[in-house]
Amino acid sequence: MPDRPQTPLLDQVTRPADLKRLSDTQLTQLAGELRSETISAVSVTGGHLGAGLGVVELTVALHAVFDTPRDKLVWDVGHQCYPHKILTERRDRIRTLRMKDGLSGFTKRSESPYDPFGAAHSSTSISAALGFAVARDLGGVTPEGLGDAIAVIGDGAMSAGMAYEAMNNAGHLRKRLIVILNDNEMSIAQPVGAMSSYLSRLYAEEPFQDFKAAAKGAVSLLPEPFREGARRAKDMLKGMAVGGTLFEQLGFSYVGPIDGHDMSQLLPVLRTVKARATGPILIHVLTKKGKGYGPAEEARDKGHATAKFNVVTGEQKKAPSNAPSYTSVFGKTLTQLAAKDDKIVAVTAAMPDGTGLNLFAERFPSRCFDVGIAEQHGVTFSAALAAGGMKPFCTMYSTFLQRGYDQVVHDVAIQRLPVRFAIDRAGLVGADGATHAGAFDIAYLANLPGFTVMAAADEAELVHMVATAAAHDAGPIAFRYPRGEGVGVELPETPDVLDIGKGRMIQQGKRVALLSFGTRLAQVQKAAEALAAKGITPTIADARFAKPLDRDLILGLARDHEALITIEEGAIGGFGSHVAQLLADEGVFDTGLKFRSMVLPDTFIDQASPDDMYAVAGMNAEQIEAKVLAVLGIASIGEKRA
Ligand SMILES: Cc1ncc(C[n+]2csc(CCOP(=O)(O)OP(=O)(O)O)c2C)c(N)n1
Ligand SMILES: CC(=O)[C@@H](O)[C@H](O)COP(=O)(O)O
Ligand SMILES: [Mg+2]
Repeated sequence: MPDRPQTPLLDQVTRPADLKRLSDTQLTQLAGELRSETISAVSVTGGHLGAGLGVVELTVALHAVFDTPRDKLVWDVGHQCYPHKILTERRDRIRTLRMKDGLSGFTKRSESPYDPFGAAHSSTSISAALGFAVARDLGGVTPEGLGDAIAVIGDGAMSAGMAYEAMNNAGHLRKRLIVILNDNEMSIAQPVGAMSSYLSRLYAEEPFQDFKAAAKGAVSLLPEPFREGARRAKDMLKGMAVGGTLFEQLGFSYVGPIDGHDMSQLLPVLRTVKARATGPILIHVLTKKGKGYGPAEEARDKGHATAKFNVVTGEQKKAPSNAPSYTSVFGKTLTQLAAKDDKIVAVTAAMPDGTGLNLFAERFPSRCFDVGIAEQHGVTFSAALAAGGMKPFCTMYSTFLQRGYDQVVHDVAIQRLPVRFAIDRAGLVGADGATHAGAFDIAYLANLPGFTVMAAADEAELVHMVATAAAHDAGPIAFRYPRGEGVGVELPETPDVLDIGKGRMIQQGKRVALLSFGTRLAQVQKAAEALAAKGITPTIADARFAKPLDRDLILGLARDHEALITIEEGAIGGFGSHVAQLLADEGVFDTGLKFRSMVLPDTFIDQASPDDMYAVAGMNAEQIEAKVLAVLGIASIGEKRA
């Protein structure tokens, strides 16, 4: 098997304009080559494979028919955009996907004019495309011009309220807007919810409607030339139907369903829509996640995301590890606690595997709720579960919980409801980059009155924090932990319920105290080893709580040391800010304490390995060591600004 596939036609294509020279037959051949190139590229980078393979034909057809970048093509989530990147002047860098200094794994405005709107969080595409459509009609200006606005949104992303907010608005504004519903009957996991069942029914009852009936429906509302186009398309499109769907009730014309892997269906339908559409139109396209690559098609998640792999065998190359992941430690601990407490329930927003709740769901299916990509609903639903006497663990990635923030404030915090927030992917996550960084949760939770906020320093601490959250009925409580493996510490057989607002001393030293919140503790300890070789023994403490703070511990450290340095895997406004406020309130700064707070810098850090990202952030062991030396006045002049 050659390293790179033979791609004679693709080799002649650098940009979408090159597709205009190809016949429909050649476009079909090109799609095959594009699929091979996508598989080959992801085999050496890892990343999101299945979604891209499912839209290869759609990608070719859209770029062949529309005029990007003048026409604005907005991919929802953006995890399916690798074939799009290959066709839009980025093939030469496609094997740098998700790497340091490489291409982003999502669409990104700063990367290319062919990415008119960045994404990575789901269900934003219809809003964005509608914004472009309205800007166009109001005379807005962009360097590439403003033509059609096209959103490509998946069936999973259609479970989010935001998609309906956008359609509601679009149906009202009646602007020319094209929405392509890429329906592969998959989210990351099996799609859930009534909407998913509805979409399945739209094509399960084949033929959905015969064409005569359809002609009385939406097609008859379209201008005559479009009707002719639709009839022509119908001749080619066995099973195509247009009718009285929910989408039409919302003011869209509905076309479909059509086979998204058949260019002889895609091309005429897109050409007709481009030539004739007036208001908002939704084209329902059926695809297969992982299409054309056996190991992906057969995978439970249809190859949603993969490590680097062997193209021939499909075998993934994963680094061996002895430490369990934080996610699995969380899932197992919660499942064990739930066996003894039938009030414990769990909520995930379309991430059962990613959050470890799959373990819980297997054991307690009736107590685990996958609400779809609906973080806002998930939070309010959890709030009411708590009000109803249950103990909900609202389990979300830090970055996705951002979407439910008003619900956290309004429905949980103000009502002081004991929702337990299990916050996975805290801190910098690596290859998914800035959009997925769990940077803000400490700040946005610890500033809420009545919230308790914890961070686990290692996987044993996480076990204790799950138990602490389960036992805490006094109000909302959150605990955060990072992506990936723990440090390999022994796990406790019986979890402790921690004293709320009490940290722990790790090592007693002199002159400087390092107060860590979360898993930077390992780097702090590494820095301390290096400092010991230089004759400096710092005191090290694990704060455990950003709220309430351990006042005695912190004021003691301040009193007994020349310098105090806090460190956390979060943005400014979090733990360090709360410590600074306490020290200021207590007048400690007036006594001359040297205080430093190590937080994520005020920039969005691009994808790289987590270690590299933390190096950019200045938060690895060497940088902690340098900070200590600088604060004690031992550093060289160049480092003194620390
Ligand atoms: C707000 C938000 N929540 C969760 C996710 C995680 N996520 C990424 S892709 C995805 C599934 C999307 O399914 P679908 O839209 O059908 O696209 P497909 O992968 O099937 O092509 C999920 C849940 C996200 N990106 N954004
Ligand atoms: C596209 C998306 O949002 C998810 O697929 C995400 O990339 C998953 O991240 P993890 O790999 O950390 O579960
Ligand atoms: Mg899908």
